[in-house]
This record gives sequence, structure tokens and C-alpha cells, in this order.
Amino acid sequence: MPLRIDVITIFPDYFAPLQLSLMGKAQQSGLVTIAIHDLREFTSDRHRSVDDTPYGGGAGMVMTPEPWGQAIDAVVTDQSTLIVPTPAGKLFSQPVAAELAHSTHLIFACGRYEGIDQRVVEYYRPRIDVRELSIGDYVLAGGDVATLAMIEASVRLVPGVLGNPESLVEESHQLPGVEYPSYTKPPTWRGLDVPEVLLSGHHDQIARWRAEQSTIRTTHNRPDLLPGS
Ligand SMILES: NCc1ccc(-c2ccccc2)nc1
Repeated sequence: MPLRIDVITIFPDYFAPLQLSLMGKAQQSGLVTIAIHDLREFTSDRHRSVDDTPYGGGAGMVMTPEPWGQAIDAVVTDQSTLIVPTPAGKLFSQPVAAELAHSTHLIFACGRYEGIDQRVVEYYRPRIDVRELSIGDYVLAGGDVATLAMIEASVRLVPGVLGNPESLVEESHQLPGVEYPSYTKPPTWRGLDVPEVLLSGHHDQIARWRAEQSTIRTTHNRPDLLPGS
């Protein structure tokens, strides 16, 4: 059963990259189908408007609920998961990507302006799985870039999408923490040598060195990922 993804956005062109590279191949392979929908196709006024002023005042505009209701109703089934990218959401992570990779149908609602009228989430929550997700503590101009990131992270985990599942095995056995540094040819580049141990062929020494490098890097860059932190 291929994974189906429907993206609803006012900037369909933002999703052209999904036709390239790994994401493009995944679609050609039939493992995943991705459809992009222009929210304005679901408006009914002459100006195809999708936003209005916020109740309660405040800066900016809010996306009105009805076009979203029309657009989501056009693609939703009882197997759907509705994903709303928002800085206010739960943090997206590799485990969440793995969950999404094993879903049947994902609908991404890409908000703009100050976001989408909250009643859209409230309306679908009793009917289907609804997940408000953040990709990090920074505000973007909309949910489109976050959606691209979540689709890429999830689709690469769909069985069969990655040519060599080897890299997935290594990822999943990753010690808690960040990856060790990687090197390739040439052995010397602009006077800089590849660490000797990597050329030694001593696989247990290489594994130890890599684990050590991962710990050093994690301590320096991501102490929050260290065990017991
Ligand atoms: N966590 C990243 C993220 C996700 C979505 C948005 C966003 C901004 C404006 C409108 C709708 C969503 N911003 C940041």
C-alpha cells in the first residue's frame, strides 16, 4: 500500500523540489504518491481570498477556515492524518518521521500569515488523527518549508525508498548523539590529512575512534543529547 501525501498550500511551486532526486524517484517507484493542491482553488469569492483580520485584535492576518474545510474534505478519508506545521506544535523528530513513514495517508496543511483559524484543527480532531508539528524553535513565513522537511525526513524511511538500507541501519544504531565526521579521497587535501586510523584497516580501532568523535562532537554541539542529560 503506497503512502499517499496531499499537500494544501497557497504556494504550490514551493513543492517543485519533490519531483527531484530521491523524492522524485520514490514517486516514480510507486512507493509514495504526492499531490499538491492550491488552497485558492477552494475559495468561492471573486478575489479568491484566504485570510482575514484576527478576532481579538493583534498584528497580521489569519487564514479563514472555510477554504481549508473545502480543501481537506476533498482529500480526507478515515485513514488520513492531518499535519499542521506550526511553531506551537509538538517537536517533529526522527521517531515521528518513522511513524509518518508507516502511515497510509498524510495531509499537510501549510499555513501562512499568522496561521490557520484554530477551528480547522478542532473540526477534524474528533474525526481523524490531527498533529500540530514544529520543526524547531524559529518562525518561518509559513508551513511550506517545514512541510518539505517533514516529507523528506519521512519518505526516506518508507521501506524501499532508500537504495541501500545500510545507511538506515547505521542511523538506527547511532549512539545517542551526533554523527562522527566523515572523510573521503584524496588522503591529503590542501595540506590536511585524513585521520590515520581511518586508513589503517583496523575496524575495531575505527569503530572506537568514531564513537569517541561522536561523543566529542555531541558534548561540544549538542550536550542535550548526551545520555543522562
Ligand atoms: N517550526 C517551524 C515553523 C512551522 C510553521 C511556521 C508557520 C509560520 C507562519 C504561518 C504558519 C506556520 N513557522 C515555523
